[in-house]
Amino acid sequence: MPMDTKSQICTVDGVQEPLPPKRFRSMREIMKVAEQVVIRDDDYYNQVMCVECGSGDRDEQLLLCDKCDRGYHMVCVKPIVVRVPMGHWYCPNCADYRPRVQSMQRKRRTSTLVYRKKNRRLLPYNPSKDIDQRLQQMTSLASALTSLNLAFSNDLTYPPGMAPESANRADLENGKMQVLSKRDMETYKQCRAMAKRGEYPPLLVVFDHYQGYTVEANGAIKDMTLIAEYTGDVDYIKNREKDDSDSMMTLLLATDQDKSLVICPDKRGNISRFISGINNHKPECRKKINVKCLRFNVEGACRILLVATRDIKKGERLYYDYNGYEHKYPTQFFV
Ligand SMILES: C[S@@+](CC[C@H](N)C(=O)[O-])C[C@H]1O[C@@H](n2cnc3c(N)ncnc32)[C@H](O)[C@@H]1O
Repeated sequence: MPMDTKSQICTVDGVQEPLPPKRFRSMREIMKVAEQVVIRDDDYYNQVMCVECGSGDRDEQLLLCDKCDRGYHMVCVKPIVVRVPMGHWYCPNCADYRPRVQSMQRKRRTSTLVYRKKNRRLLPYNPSKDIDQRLQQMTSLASALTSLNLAFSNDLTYPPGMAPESANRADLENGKMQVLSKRDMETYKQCRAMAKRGEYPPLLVVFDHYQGYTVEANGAIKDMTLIAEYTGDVDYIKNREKDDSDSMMTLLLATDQDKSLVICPDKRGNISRFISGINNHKPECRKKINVKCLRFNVEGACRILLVATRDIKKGERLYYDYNGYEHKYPTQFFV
């Protein structure tokens, strides 16, 4: 939930106008309505059993209902399902449920099998091979950070006077936080090792008249690529109630609100804080999304990873939904 203080421009009936000043909700207000987004972890799909026969075997034939997410072997449903359905599939109990509009794109989706969901894994980013290109990427980030008086940090930081590192405990989350699987942990560590060697994702920070700094792919990025980690100083949400920084990101929504945490990249951070958000008030803007911002339990601590949700071409701008958790970020004037 990044928040902005900078002035922006919007286009109303073809005329460019400065945006009205934004009004921010207090952290307490946000916490009251915060939706607990629970992401199913690998374990969930490992445990799915066929409702009919009770077995979790043959997961390549175990269909997942697109409404209730329960499993059914293709041969256990009556009438049997002979082919993996194109598009949505609803189990006999949910058969009455039909979304009103199904776009052609949706119809092509065939990801209802348990094994497909289990086999999704993060890919490490692919740094640019060309040294000049890498230099250009680093320079673009350095100048954006410098212009905002920010230091570079590719990790979560715990300065004195803010939340201590011991406060970042994923088990405090109100609800379940997805545990980073062992395989994804390898990818995560590989990306961190690359960054330590100075090999960063193929991204360029560019300045846009409407959006300020924003991020573009400087090379092809594959679907499911771990693009970056959202970094910055970690603080208690309660300390930031009056902070209207545009880049704060919820890290932990604890049962005890006083223990909830945010990442504040207002003194240090990395490229993640420059990635643009979509306008949530325009459904067609969802098509722009090519990155997901996911919270994970990584060795007991919460971390936020930005992951490509589809193949991204060189030159494409990166977008994710700032309202992934709270649904209240004011994006109505976003372009
Ligand atoms: C997390 S910051 C992103 C970096 C920011 N553009 C900068 O220059 O520092 C979020 C702010 O970027 C701007 N922004 C992000 N996405 C936008 C969009 N789609 N349209 C307009 N402004 C956008 C808004 O000012 C927003 O408050």
